[in-house]
Amino acid sequence: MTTDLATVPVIDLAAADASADELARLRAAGEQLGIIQVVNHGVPAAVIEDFSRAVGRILALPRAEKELLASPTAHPYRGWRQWPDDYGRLELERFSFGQYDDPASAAAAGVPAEYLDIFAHANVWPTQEPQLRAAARAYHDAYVGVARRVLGLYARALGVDPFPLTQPEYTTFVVNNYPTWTYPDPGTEDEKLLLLEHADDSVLTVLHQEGDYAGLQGQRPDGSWVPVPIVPGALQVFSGSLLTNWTNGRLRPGRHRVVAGGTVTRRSAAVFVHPSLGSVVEPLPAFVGGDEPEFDPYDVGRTALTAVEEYLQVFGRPEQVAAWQAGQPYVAAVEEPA
Ligand SMILES: O=C(O)CCC(=O)C(=O)O
Ligand SMILES: [Fe+2]
Repeated sequence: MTTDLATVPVIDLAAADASADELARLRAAGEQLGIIQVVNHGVPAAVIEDFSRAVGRILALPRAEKELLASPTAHPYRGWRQWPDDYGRLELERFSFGQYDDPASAAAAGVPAEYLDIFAHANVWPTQEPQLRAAARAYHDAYVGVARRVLGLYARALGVDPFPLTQPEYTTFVVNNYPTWTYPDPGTEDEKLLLLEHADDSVLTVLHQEGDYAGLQGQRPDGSWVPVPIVPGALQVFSGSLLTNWTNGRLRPGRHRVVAGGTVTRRSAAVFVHPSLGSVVEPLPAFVGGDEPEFDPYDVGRTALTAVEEYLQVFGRPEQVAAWQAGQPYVAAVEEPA
């Protein structure tokens, strides 16, 4: 079966539980695109709305107030951040949450001692929004549930044993807030990218997008781009590079990017789901057969332990690296919008 790649397939999860046709559509989407929208996913609308409202109020604060919500130790994956594009203009704001508030909570959840340092940098919980913490927890947990369910369906669709998604899953969690495009139209989408093309390094990423245009795009096998339109109530599920690794390439990583547009701020909130810290992902026998595996083993905990240093080495600005080394907050300069 091939899917019509004119748009991203919308999969009804309740139907996929019961219908071979829906499962076949899921399999085709996983093999060809690695990006689906899911409906009938069972996440209560209130869980999404409560989190969206609380985080939306934070992102709507004046910039000077948001600057106080940056990680006090310049951790790139905690609290509020912003960064400029090549012209110094605001490209993206992010609010990121660590999975656990501190090493003790991680230990209590079953994280092995050698990985507790990953949680040594505190989350930022804004006092302006006391509901945010509980709302983020409920949102996160619901999306991990969706990831488990979709992963189970992919295994069924392929006729293999359940994937070894060991628990507690290691997750990362970010909210992306994209500015509207207020500059002259450059004529091509390639010059209006707010998030460059990439695949996530998760098994699956589950997200929810809000806005009034199809800013998110997925890449077809021929390299062209297919829009991921706003479908009310739908969640988006990307296959990450770890699912591709497990399946030795059978399931594609969903490559995606975000193009500017719209008349209101576009927002997405994504939970990236990995197997537990301590697990190693490598091609599973069911997908390798007698061949050589095509992917190297991926150590989830090692990668997480070194993620910040690796990130800063590639993307860090000198002042940002200095702030991180000094354990001080960092806020990237952007030009104030006209
Ligand atoms: O904003 C989106 O829809 C995609 C976000 C994304 O790709 C990411 O945070 O990795
Ligand atoms: Fe992504």
